[in-house]
Amino acid sequence: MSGKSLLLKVILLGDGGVGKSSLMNRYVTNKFDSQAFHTIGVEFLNRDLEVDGRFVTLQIWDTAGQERFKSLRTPFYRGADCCLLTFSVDDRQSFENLSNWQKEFVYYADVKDPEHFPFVVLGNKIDKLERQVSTEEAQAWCMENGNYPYLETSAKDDTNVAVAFEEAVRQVLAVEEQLEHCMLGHTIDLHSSSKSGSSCC
Ligand SMILES: Nc1nc2c(ncn2[C@@H]2O[C@H](COP(=O)(O)OP(=O)(O)OP(=O)(O)O)[C@@H](O)[C@H]2O)c(=O)[nH]1
Ligand SMILES: [Mg+2]
Repeated sequence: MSGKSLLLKVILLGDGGVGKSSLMNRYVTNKFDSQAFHTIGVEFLNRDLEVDGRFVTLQIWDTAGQERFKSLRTPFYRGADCCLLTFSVDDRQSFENLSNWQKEFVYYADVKDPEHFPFVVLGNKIDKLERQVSTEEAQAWCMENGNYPYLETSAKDDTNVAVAFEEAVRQVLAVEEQLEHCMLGHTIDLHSSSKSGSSCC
């Protein structure tokens, strides 16, 4: 793969059992284990990909969702470029816990500008028939809490898994682009004679 690769750290957060490890393993090894064990601390796997012409090495950090492992996972939040807030569509409590996960991440990752931090929300296990959270309800939560992208996935039948990780990269690149744009401090409107000197953010 030619061209310098950008290393991005993406972290998966969410209740125990929603499918974080399964999503990571499906994406990196294309395997699914119906008897997956609970994660105890954190694990990470790398995968190279190309998104919109940019070469990226994605370092995916998978965390233990169970409350008893909180002290083991929180030290690893710092330095994440994107956070995948994950719930399971057949587990209403995991959906209702999304804002706790977001707060936990912002606190322990010491996010300076939470308004502009790239979060992506994943509703996993959409292969299961008994849903407890509708697509509309999840989309509404994402809209109200930061206009976050929302994707519905299944690690079991490999629905939208690659798309979800690609979206995480796109969100980081979009924030980076916006920052670069703002660093310029000036927006030059090529279509009008006057030059607007205001910064854009
Ligand atoms: N039907 C279905 N089952 C899934 C899916 N993703 C994960 N599972 C199952 O759900 C259970 C929990 O999956 P994990 O990937 O271990 O969940 P986790 O979020 O990593 O859980 P913790 O490590 O405890 O935080 C396992 O039995 C998986 O096989 C999915 O998309 N569909
Ligand atoms: Mg796990």
